Amino acid sequence: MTDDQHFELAIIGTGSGNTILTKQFAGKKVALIEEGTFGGTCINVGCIPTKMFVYAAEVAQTIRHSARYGIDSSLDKVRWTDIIDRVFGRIDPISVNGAQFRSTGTPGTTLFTAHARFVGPRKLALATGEIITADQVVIAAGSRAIVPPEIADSGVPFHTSDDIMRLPELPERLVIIGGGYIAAEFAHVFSAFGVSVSIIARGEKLLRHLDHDIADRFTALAQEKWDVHLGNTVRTVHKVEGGGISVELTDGTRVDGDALLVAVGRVPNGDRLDLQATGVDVDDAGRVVVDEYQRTTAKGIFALGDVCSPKQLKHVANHEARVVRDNLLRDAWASTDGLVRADHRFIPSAVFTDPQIADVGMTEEQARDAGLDIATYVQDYSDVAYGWAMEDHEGVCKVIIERGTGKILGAHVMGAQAPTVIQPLIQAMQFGLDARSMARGQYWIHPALPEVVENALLGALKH
Ligand SMILES: Cc1cc2nc3c(=O)[nH]c(=O)nc-3n(C[C@H](O)[C@H](O)[C@H](O)COP(=O)(O)OP(=O)(O)OC[C@H]3O[C@@H](n4cnc5c(N)ncnc54)[C@H](O)[C@@H]3O)c2cc1C
Ligand SMILES: NC(=O)c1ccc[n+]([C@@H]2O[C@H](COP(=O)([O-])OP(=O)(O)OC[C@H]3O[C@@H](n4cnc5c(N)ncnc54)[C@H](O)[C@@H]3O)[C@@H](O)[C@H]2O)c1
Repeated sequence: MTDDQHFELAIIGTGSGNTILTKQFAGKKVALIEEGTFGGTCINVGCIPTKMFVYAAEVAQTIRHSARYGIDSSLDKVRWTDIIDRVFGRIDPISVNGAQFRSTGTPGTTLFTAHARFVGPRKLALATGEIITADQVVIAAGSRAIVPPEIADSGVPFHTSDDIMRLPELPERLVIIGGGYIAAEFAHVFSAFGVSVSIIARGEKLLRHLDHDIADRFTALAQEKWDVHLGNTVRTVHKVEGGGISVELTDGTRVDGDALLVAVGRVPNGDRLDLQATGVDVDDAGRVVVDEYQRTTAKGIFALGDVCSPKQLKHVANHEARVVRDNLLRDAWASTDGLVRADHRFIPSAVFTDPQIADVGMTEEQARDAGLDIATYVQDYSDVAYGWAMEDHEGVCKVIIERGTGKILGAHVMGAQAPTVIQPLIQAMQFGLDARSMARGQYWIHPALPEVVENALLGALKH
């Protein structure tokens, strides 16, 4: 039996949770608790390594497509293990150094390496047997990959985004279950490296959370290069004698491969925290319920990131961490005066697939469902000068504006550098710049790619 240890602040999770501990917390007695790899999802198994693989994939694709610019080249070899070493040779030390810094470099902070769960109001039991109490607690416990029981219980080896990037060798054929972000990004990466990719998705299109124009076009492009099975899911999975796996779909189709990636969404980790012991409510989707100040339903307990957010994105978790950091320094349950509000109005996202995709604001359907009088315009990359330079025949920028006011309601870009191209539209929406002011109130560098945005806005204004 150990004595309870008391802290001013306890943080569960070292992803975005770790970023709370800036110098304003120097000298405070803080417990930082992590059951997995220090640094959480983004740095270790999420955004950062995936985009390092995506960049390598784009280099491979540039070589493959060079002939269209009059340059002949051939892709000699993809050195998979060297790619892994480049990525994780840079990333793994960041986690190790981060853990060491929190263990020894920040006086007042104690790093606990253990699973935590609540056993009372702001009282945590660690898997090590230690008991921690705290004046304030932050739940920053993230989410984990969902593995449907028909796969988990099949005895067939499978991968999730947690381990697919460290496969010992490239498979010849990869079967991906799911049709969302992770499926689209890894389909791009592996196919660019020469792997034959099959995708099995439940919906009638890929990336169906997107505006229909983008999802339809992306699905059509994906069908040209990958073996795509839509409106279907897994009935059974089994090992094939001599190696490999075979997936039988609900319509009887059989899809064979050498490796299986499961990418059917991520579930918030609140279900592993015994939240009822501390009075923190979760909603029907398993997300910790928070208000606009990131306060949970239990006094003194905040939450941030994937554990509570419908948008499981790192920039959202980072924003919420900044809100929590400020509100922790106030008496947040005494009065809301002076508390910082989270701003979830214009959350952009990007899928780093081929072509890249980025979006912000409403889809056309959402704007119509909201009864808004709208004008939309789809501007092809191929009709602006930089699109000619790139020989682009796929890229589009779609904008949705409100007639009369010119308010920009939504923007959807698919094509080269989409996450960069969309950024001025995010800024315009955030700061209330209307379409006409944005299009004509500034210079657009000629002949740069953002002219696709300028022309999309002008097109929508004419409709
Ligand atoms: C493959 C992949 C690619 C992605 N790419 C992007 C991208 O390009 N852009 C983007 O914006 N987002 C991306 N995301 C999403 C992004 O990674 C997450 O939204 C973000 O990292 C969530 O941060 P978090 O702090 O909420 O959780 P995490 O970073 O997951 O941190 C939670 C931590 O809590 C720990 N923990 C959980 N429960 C307990 C417990 N009971 N006790 C102790 N410790 C616990 C976990 O081990 C984990 O380390 C990607 C995700 C994946 C999986
Ligand atoms: N670039 C980025 O920002 C990025 C990249 C990767 C992941 N993420 C985050 O991680 C989250 C999880 O990614 P994800 O791709 O796992 O989830 P997702 O929610 O994006 O997509 C899941 C997909 O799987 C399908 N599906 C669900 N159950 C299925 C089943 N049994 N059989 C076949 N298909 C099924 C769904 O219809 C959906 O298309 C994303 O929602 C996103 O928030 C972000």
